[in-house]
Amino acid sequence: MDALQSVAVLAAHSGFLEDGILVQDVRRMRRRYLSSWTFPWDVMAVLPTELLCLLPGVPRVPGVPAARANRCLRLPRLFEAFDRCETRTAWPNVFRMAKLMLYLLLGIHWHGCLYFALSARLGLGTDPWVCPSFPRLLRRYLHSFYFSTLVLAMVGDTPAPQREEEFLFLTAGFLLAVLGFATISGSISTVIVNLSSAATTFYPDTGPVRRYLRAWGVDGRLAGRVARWQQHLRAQRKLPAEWEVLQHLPQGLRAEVAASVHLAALRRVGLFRNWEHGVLRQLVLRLRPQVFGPGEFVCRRGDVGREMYFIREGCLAVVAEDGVTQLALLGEGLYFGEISLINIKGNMAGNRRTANILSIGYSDLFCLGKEDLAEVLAEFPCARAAMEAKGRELLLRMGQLDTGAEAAALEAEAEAERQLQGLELLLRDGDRDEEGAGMGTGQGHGVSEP
Ligand SMILES: Nc1ncnc2c1ncn2[C@@H]1O[C@@H]2COP(=O)(O)O[C@H]2[C@H]1O
Repeated sequence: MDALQSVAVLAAHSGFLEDGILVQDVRRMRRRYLSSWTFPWDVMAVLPTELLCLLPGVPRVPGVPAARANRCLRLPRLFEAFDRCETRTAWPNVFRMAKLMLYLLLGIHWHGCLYFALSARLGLGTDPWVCPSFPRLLRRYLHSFYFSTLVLAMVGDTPAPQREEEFLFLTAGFLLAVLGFATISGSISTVIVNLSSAATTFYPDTGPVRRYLRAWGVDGRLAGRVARWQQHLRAQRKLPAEWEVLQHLPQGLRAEVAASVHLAALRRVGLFRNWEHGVLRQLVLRLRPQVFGPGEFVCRRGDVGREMYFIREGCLAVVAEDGVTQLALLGEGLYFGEISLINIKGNMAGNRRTANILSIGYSDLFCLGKEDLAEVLAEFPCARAAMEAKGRELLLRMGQLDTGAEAAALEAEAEAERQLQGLELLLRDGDRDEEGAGMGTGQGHGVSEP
């Protein structure tokens, strides 16, 4: 172990940042490390000082642990390594618990060593309290470790102390145990709180909703539906608040993460199939995941449309006014709710929903707001045209398209376009005349000026 440590000191060390760039070139890392203050510190930590015990006149075995005290100079590096592991590991709470156990064992070990040292000083086996004089070293160590475990776990089932040193040692041990016990129970409760807060970050806390429903006397069937919906989110690992979890990441990184998670699902939506990767990355951050339960209406006919939906998973039905008759089924990769948002010419419903949409089972949807949709479509006229064509066809089928109004709107649009072109021509002619007149005046200046 010591040899390994020495090699680690002489070998290259961790990379460093230069102008924000991580340098991992071994030669530069080594040069930087050798000129840093940590190098002499590390060298002191690995010096084989225990060899001093081989000198004549120096106590052998009892002196060795003290002579190795310089190894403690590596403690800051150990804590640094712990910190790095804790931020990197996928199981931070398991890591924290393991670290706690390590501290616990180390504390008992050191206390046991002190007990043994005191026993050796007072005389092994000279009274029932001190360590007996077992012939084997391992047995002596195990006895010391057991004794310290009893003291530090506050079991207190140890032989009564006989001498002043023993009273003092035991009292100090009990005081240490009280302190350690408080620290350990504090750390364990932090780990438990972290576990439950991690769960509530991802999923809504069911407690307040349940209490709210009970307080307002909401009927059992409805409360059951809410409970089943919450259960579904957890069981299927659906994260309704995922953007809140990622909100502290910089915009670009957040887009990368969101894209890597959802891009495959977005590509299954027919409309997006041929869109560029970069555009989908921008779009994915505007989408809000939503989960609807069985028998829930996503939108109702006549409501004002504020968002549209892309089906990521699940099956929905377009249902008639009776709420039962299914007019059409919508499945994975399809979208709906766009007609009331995109101003189709001749749409008699205006900005109101043209149909009831019912979730048959659990439906996992991406929801896109009206403004976000407008921005995306402004960049992609082809997508707009495809959406308008599909919407027009549906309106026509539903008898909600006023073809007269559509023709009039198209005519008005064409007329406006013609007028715009005329104006542009006039402006261009005017500019050309001005340029010609300017050149003429310039020449005149050149000739007539004395
Ligand atoms: N017959 C149908 N088949 C498929 N989708 C429909 C049908 N009728 C209406 N829709 C969709 O249901 C949506 C209801 O809200 P919108 O009117 O905004 O947009 C509508 C369409 O996207």
